[in-house]
Amino acid sequence: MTEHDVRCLPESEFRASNDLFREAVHAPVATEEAWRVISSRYEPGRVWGDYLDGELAGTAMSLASSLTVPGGAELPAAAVTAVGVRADRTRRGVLTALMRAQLTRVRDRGETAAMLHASETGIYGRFGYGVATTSRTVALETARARPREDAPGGGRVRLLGPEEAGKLLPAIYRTVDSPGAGMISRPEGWWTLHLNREHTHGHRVRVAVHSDEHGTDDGFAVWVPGANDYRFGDGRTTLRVLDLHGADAAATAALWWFLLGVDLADEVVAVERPPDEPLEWWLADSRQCRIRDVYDELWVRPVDVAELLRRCRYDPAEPVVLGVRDRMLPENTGCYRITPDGAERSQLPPQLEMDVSRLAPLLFGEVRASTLAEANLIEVSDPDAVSRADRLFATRRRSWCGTHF
Ligand SMILES: CC(=O)SCCNC(=O)CCNC(=O)[C@H](O)C(C)(C)COP(=O)(O)OP(=O)(O)OC[C@H]1O[C@@H](n2cnc3c(N)ncnc32)[C@H](O)[C@@H]1OP(=O)(O)O
Repeated sequence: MTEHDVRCLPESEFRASNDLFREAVHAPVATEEAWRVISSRYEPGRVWGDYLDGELAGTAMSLASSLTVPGGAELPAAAVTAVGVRADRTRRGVLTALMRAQLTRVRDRGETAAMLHASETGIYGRFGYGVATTSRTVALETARARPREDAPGGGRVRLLGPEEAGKLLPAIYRTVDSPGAGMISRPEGWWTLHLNREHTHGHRVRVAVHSDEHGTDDGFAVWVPGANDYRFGDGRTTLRVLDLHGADAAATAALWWFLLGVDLADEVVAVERPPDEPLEWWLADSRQCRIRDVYDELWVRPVDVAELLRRCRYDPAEPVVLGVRDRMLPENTGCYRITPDGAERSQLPPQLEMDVSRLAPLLFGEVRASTLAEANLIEVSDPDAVSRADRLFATRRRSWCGTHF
């Protein structure tokens, strides 16, 4: 039997943890210069390692963040990242041991949920994570994509240097109006890495800020230009948009029109866009918004189920009693009565029963209870409860995260 020795790593081991992770994802080991930037994300007490025979075999870490849930409450949440196991130590339970230690610590710290972006969809369901948000990649040809005459826009767009961007963007992000379900707070170390990619990815980001007619900054776009040598390549230049946020439709649309108007760019491709962003509806020819990909974005693991259910808001419908099973954090196992006014633990028998990994997809509106029932992913004792749950968990807007970590 494999002997696991899971430890919370001291700062002196952070670099080794990062090296191991980068090797596991086939990325080059960070240079000294890159490590100075990357290390800003590493927080004491949040980096884990599992040792087999005295050697570091796997690692996982998290950033202190928060998650907006349906109804608008922002709950403390751990943003799990940099998970990797040495290729010669996989399938021996290293990840399982790390996940158990990490989730237990997340719960003890009082964080309501853990969340991550998964490298593969087959990994994290067994640990209670489920897909909470979906994203899409869109591509627009600058020569053909034009706004409708009455499309939103206006205001002013200006370019920022990296230093100014580092000062302004975090504040603008925080003031983006009514953050929707699935959005997260961005730790300082996240911003450092995001805006200093020349040290880690070899290209410097470009940043534009939008301000409204009163001069208030209310949106920004971050992109990297990908130029193709016109003598050898196909001569096309693509602007790769990593991050675009606006307080309202006018700010978001104005940033799009700015990007489409940048000289010598043939295409604008943006990743991790909201699934219901009305971009195609803003264009004169909707087909010019090409959807390249649609993918699972944020995976959420309820850590304190009672608190998570209590802080969400629900649509009008008759109550439903949900039974939740949680093998890794058994204190979550039990029944919860959900009503439009809130949710609480209940001694009533469950009308619908599910593994904890189904809870986030349901709560964030990623899937309907009736779809889960048809897929045999929830057990139904009261068939009427399925349509009641469909109504209770209906979300008006699609959930979206928009922050890769
Ligand atoms: C949030 C992020 O950072 S995402 C990045 C994740 N990292 C990577 O993808 C890097 C490359 N992969 C790895 O480092 C490892 O293979 C990991 C982390 C995915 C898995 O680590 P392991 O130590 O092998 O996992 P462990 O042995 O605990 O496996 C637990 C279970 O998950 C299963 N499993 C592990 N990896 C995968 C996978 N990629 N796909 C499907 N199932 C998997 C195992 O078969 C095992 O199943 P069982 O309980 O039925 O026997």
